[in-house]
Amino acid sequence: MTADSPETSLDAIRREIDTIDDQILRLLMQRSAATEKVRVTKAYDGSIAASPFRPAREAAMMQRLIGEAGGALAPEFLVRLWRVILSNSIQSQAPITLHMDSAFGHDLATRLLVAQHFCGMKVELHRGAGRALEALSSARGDLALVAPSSDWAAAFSEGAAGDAQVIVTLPVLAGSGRPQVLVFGHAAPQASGDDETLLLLPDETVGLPGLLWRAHSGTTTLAGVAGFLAEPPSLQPGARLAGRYPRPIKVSP
Ligand SMILES: C=C(O[C@@H]1C=C(C(=O)O)C=C[C@H]1O)C(=O)O
Repeated sequence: MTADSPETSLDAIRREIDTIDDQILRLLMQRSAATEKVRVTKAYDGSIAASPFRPAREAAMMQRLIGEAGGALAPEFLVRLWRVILSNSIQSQAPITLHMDSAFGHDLATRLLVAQHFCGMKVELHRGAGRALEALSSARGDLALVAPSSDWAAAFSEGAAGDAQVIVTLPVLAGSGRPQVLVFGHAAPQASGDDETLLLLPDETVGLPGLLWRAHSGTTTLAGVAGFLAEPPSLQPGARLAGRYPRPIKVSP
């Protein structure tokens, strides 16, 4: 075999890949040490009790990384990869259980979407979306996941979620135009730079400014509107604010 036969060059390329993998591994170890410092800071300022999860920071990071990749790596690939990293980082700061309505939790497409986003987090199933929301009162760092069109809104309006609100929606890459999963938690909402506000309206309001999508939960109208809205008075009369969260990331084709 000569020095530059295909097999030798394959060996050389594989050595290059091993070197790159070693670098990725070292960087992951460094990243993990940095997130431990974040945990200590959040424990010191007390915010870890509400949640280690910061959806706005994550959305801004993903926007930046997708932009940096400039199309050389598919956004779907980057999101999948970083979801493993971010989920591990969150769980290492404080363990989180996901609470879901059992009908929703048994839907295969939903479970795949949830597993891709919250990789490895424990799931607890409940009888009804209202019970899933109620679970957050005794475990403030946990998350409750509901289907937008399930019967959660009446329970939410009666206080089932306490002071928890929607802090992120799935999927995080823009697709169908309306969320498939609403994620409730106690992390303080922060603007990511491109955000959405979820309003609960007592009736069909025509001409809602910034309307992005509309759905129904029982007799309540849900409206996703553009922007990180303040609490009333800027809201429609009779409207309730149910959360503020990053808008799904738009990817140019
Ligand atoms: C590290 C942090 O905590 C979590 C993990 C993140 C990460 O690993 O980059 C980002 C946001 C948070 O969901 C943070 O708040 O910066």
